[in-house]
Amino acid sequence: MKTAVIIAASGVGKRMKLDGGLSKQMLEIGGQPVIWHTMKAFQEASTVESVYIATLPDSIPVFDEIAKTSGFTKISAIIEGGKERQDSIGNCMRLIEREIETSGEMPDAILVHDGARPFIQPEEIDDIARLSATYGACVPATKPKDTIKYVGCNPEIFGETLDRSRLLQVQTPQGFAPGKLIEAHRLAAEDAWYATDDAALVERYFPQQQIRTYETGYHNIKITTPEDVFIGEAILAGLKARKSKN
Ligand SMILES: Nc1ccn([C@@H]2O[C@H](COP(=O)(O)OP(=O)(O)OP(=O)(O)O)[C@@H](O)[C@H]2O)c(=O)n1
Ligand SMILES: C[C@](O)(CO)[C@H](O)COP(=O)(O)O
Repeated sequence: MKTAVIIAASGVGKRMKLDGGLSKQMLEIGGQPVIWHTMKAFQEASTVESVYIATLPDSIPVFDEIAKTSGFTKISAIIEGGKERQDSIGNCMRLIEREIETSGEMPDAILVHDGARPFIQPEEIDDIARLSATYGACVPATKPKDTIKYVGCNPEIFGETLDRSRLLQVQTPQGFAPGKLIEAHRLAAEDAWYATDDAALVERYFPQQQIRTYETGYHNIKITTPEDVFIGEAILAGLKARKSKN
């Protein structure tokens, strides 16, 4: 099975509140940068053939060096991202389309992942890739631990309470049949329609496509706010302990 992967790592990390323009992908957890953990997981996933990364211009040579020194041979390109996450993914998508045209070979699935989710495990990537190829779309998620409510027009006043048993918190890597994902991104760019995940594009342009859920553990967090770094250290220690037991 051959999966192409897009890693979106071109955000400015506003919510991380870092000084001096440091990228949050370069924050160290367990002695290695966030992006190193992410690259490693995809390198070790047996279904993954090629990885395309979008990042900020200053980070391109840094990521390149990390990939070379760590022997991450599946990385096909590290390119500049765009204004929004969706634009960064679109830039990588065009490279994949070009690769399909020149090779004449279609990958079995395309996975889209956040560079800022470093704790995804290779076997989870493989499961999601296989389910995406079989069913056309698969998205990882966890059950919310808190009660979730709407707010009203006045954000200081609550609206209704959602039925938690029917809610899932959505993560990445999100996997899709290549043709549908490419077309959904093309149509969204044409309409200048933006969403916060790729599944939303497929839902909009291919409403008949069912999207399979894949329940992960609570380890697949996105490093978003400063406390996530401390939580990340604990998650990493937990994952290491679990591996050494097995
Ligand atoms: N123009 C952008 C914006 C975001 N991302 C990536 O999309 C992922 C999820 O986004 P998020 O965690 O929101 O990262 P930032 O946009 O960097 O964070 P913030 O919203 O706090 O600025 C991250 O890996 C981020 O680098 C991207 O590739 N291109
Ligand atoms: C794609 C995502 O990680 C799913 O939870 C998330 O929507 C990205 O969100 P952000 O708007 O970039 O923070």
